[in-house]
Amino acid sequence: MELHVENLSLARGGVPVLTDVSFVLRSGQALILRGPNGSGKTTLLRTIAGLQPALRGQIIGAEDQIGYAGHADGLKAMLTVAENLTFWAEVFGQTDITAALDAYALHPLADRLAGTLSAGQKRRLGLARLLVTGRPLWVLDEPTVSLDTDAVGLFAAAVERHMAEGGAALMATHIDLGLTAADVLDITPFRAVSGTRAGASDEAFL
Ligand SMILES: Nc1ncnc2c1ncn2[C@@H]1O[C@H](COP(=O)(O)OP(=O)(O)OP(=O)(O)O)[C@@H](O)[C@H]1O
Repeated sequence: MELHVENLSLARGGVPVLTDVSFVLRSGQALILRGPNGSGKTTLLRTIAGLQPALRGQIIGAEDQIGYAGHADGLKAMLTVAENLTFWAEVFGQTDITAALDAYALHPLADRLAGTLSAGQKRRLGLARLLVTGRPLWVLDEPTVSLDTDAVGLFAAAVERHMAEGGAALMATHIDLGLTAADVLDITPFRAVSGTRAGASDEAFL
């Protein structure tokens, strides 16, 4: 697995956000995006995950490689925890959900409807979903939001295992996860100068 981001320029709501971002992410590596609120971390992750187009530049090596976990949990409220994982496993041609349940201590919640989980429990399930995708490149936007200290530890351990197995992770996070092979990319120098023009929203519902 090797992701090449080359001279990527991005906009949100029609307003330029980042200009000429370049980096390479390889198997066994984690790259943590840093930058102030509104600097473009989510926009960059969404673009790499294929959720929005870039203005310019290239993304090489992302196709069929990415498991994405964004701000929205994307869970099916009327399915149980186990059913949610099974559903996603089938979508990605996998069968075993045991490792995902193990990694996020979800066995006691396996038969609970996802819609009845707490925010942190939903987040654990959302992150566990990555493990049933079989995808090598995890793209994660603020993955630790709502997680307690123990769950942050479970997440960090899951990322470490994923990297040890040849996976990679690209994530925006404000907290230090203590990962052994993590690099940091500060996106501040790539911020576009867009003046004061108000942009339109690019979402149907805000
Ligand atoms: N749906 C949207 N429509 C229009 N503009 C948006 C939308 N979402 C974000 N923006 C704007 O795009 C710019 C980049 O936002 P983005 O969410 O990528 O930043 P971020 O670095 O992830 O911020 P944070 O640390 O607060 O999560 C900001 O100026 C933001 O106000």
